[in-house]
Order: sequence, then structure tokens, then C-alpha cells
Amino acid sequence: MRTLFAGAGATGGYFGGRLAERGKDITFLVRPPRAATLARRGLRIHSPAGETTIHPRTVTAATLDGPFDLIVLAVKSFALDQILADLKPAIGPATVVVPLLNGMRHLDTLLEAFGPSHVWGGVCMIAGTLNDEGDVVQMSGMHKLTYGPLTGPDDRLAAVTEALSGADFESRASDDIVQEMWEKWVFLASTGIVNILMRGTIGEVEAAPGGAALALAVVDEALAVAEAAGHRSRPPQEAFLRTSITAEGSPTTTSMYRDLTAGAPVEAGTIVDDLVARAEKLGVPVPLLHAARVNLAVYQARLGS
Ligand SMILES: NC(=O)C1=CN([C@@H]2O[C@H](COP(=O)(O)OP(=O)(O)OC[C@H]3O[C@@H](n4cnc5c(N)ncnc54)[C@H](OP(=O)(O)O)[C@@H]3O)[C@@H](O)[C@H]2O)C=CC1
Ligand SMILES: CC(C)(CO)C(=O)C(=O)O
Repeated sequence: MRTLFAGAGATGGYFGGRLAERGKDITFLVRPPRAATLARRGLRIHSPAGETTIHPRTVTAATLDGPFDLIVLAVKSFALDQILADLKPAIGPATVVVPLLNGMRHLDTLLEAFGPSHVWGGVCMIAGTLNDEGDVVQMSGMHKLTYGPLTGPDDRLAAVTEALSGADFESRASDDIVQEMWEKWVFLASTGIVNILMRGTIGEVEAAPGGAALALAVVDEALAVAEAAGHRSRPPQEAFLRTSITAEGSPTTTSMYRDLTAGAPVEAGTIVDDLVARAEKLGVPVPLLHAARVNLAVYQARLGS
């Protein structure tokens, strides 16, 4: 399968790089400065398992001139509109688009842009970032990619599975990807909100008096929204979240918190604001999520000023 990774940042660079490392047919859609960095340094991945350099094939919006079989979308939510416009030439009659973005709102945007026959769901679990050189840094051993059609069986599944497997990360097709995206959203939003409201890692919050109780109260609010929306996390996912968000000494932060502490724009709209908006619509009280929304709005307003 000709596969295009749209974005070669922390997630796209990692998962696309790992696939390219195994000889899969991977191209990255990047902007000119990123293309220049990748040409000069290669795509370097630093991980707990070691370091690797891949020399990736890249295209830019100006040189993208034909359809791909599979597109993996790996940009931040605020870059979505531009890249969807750039991707138009890459969409053929049978192209599958798998987004890795956090949250749910991008699915509506994608369905509107490309139509239901092209859009699948996707979830990735990784703690990744780019360092000052533009290299991908995988901060823990976690690296999982899950994907699947939004509605019913799809005869492209075997080919997509072949394209996304066989590399040095866990890869899995899901027959209920929408539920898995909700579970990831609840996990990520809860963890990120605890980081942001308390300005610390999960372990630092847990060590504070009342910290674990506060974290679990955030989880209860996020779960209540998911439940009202018909997507309460299944018991093993809920148990994992409760354990992980109260883990003693945990260094866990989220990409949202890392962006905030770096003074960069934060995906507040799709990760926090959208959860609060759904809570309001469904009549679910979420005072802690609301506090996080206000906190992030103040931050974003300062960034813009
Ligand atoms: N980082 C993490 O640990 C995790 C992130 N996620 C989610 O994955 C999504 C992607 O995040 P992440 O990979 O961290 O983000 P990054 O910022 O690391 O990477 C996004 C990349 O998209 C590129 N980009 C933006 N617009 C365009 C465009 N028009 N054309 C080509 N490239 C473009 C940027 O390139 P440029 O250099 O040109 O700006 C950047 O390198 C987010 O929704 C995030 O929440 C999910 C799980 C974990
Ligand atoms: C919760 C986590 C770490 C898992 O991938 C994540 O999605 C993020 O930091 O954005």
C-alpha cells in the first residue's frame, strides 16, 4: 500500500519512521522547513530501545501530485483545516484516512471534507516529542496504534493491516474504533487536566495531600460525559485509568501539558472545550473540567496577546 503520513512530528515521525525502517512504502507530507531538516539530518528516533536514523521520502503540498492508498493524519488539531486542503490531491477513489489526533471532533471535520467512504478512526498511545534538533523522542516504551472503519466491515482492512504492521510498535485493528477513541479521549483529557490544573506530573499530584482524590474526581467527571454520550469506558479501561492517574511517583505528563509548559499553542478546543461543551449539552455537571477550560482559555489568550 502506498502510505502517506501527513505530518512528521512526534506521532507521525515515530509511527511512520518505524514503518519506513521495516521497508514499508512510506512517504511523509511535510512543510518546506521540516523537509529541509529531514533531508539534512534524516528522521532520527531516540527511544528507550536505542537510536535509529531513517532517510524518509518526503513531499510538500506543492509536489503532492497523486493519490495514496492510505493516509495517516498526524497533525495537531489547529493544523487540521490547512492539511485537509493540502491533502485533496492525495485522495483517490479507495483511499483510507486514519487520523491519530486526540479527541473526537476531527472525525466530523474529516467526514465533511472527504466523505464516509474514506474516513476511518484511529488512536495512538505514545509519549513523544520533538527535540530542539527536530528529532523524534519516544519518552517511554509505550507505542501502540489502533485503527478501524467507523461503520461495519470494510474489504480494505487486510491491506491496511498489512501496511501498518510488522514494525517495532504494537498495531491492531479494532471493530469498535469509536468506543476506543472515546476511551482514549477520557484517558488523555483526565490526565492532561490533572497536569494542567495542578501544574505537575501525575506522581507530583498524587504526592500532594488530597491529590489522588482530586485526580479521581476529574476522572469521574470525564467518565460521566462519556457515559451520557453512550461511550462510557469499559471496566478494564476505567480501572487502568484510575490506577494510572493515581500512580505513586509517576512521571506521566501529556502532550497537552508539554505544549503548555513549552509556551506553545495547546489543543484545548478539541481535548477540553469539546468535552465541556458535550457535558453542557447532555446536562452533566463538570466543575473541574470547566475550571480546566477557563485555565486554558486564559493561557491561550495570553499567547495570542
Ligand atoms: N505527542 C504525543 O505524545 C501524542 C500526541 N497525540 C496526538 O497526535 C496529534 C499529533 O500530535 P504530535 O505528533 O505530537 O504533534 P507534533 O506537533 O509533534 O507534529 C505535528 C506535525 O504536523 C506538521 N504539520 C502541521 N501542519 C502541516 C501541514 N499543513 N503540512 C505538513 N505538515 C504539517 C508539523 O510540521 P511543522 O514542522 O511544519 O510545523 C508538525 O511536525 C495531536 O492531536 C496529539 O494530541 C496522541 C498521542 C500522543
Ligand atoms: C495520554 C497520552 C500520553 C497517550 O498517548 C497522549 O495521548 C498524549 O500525551 O497526547
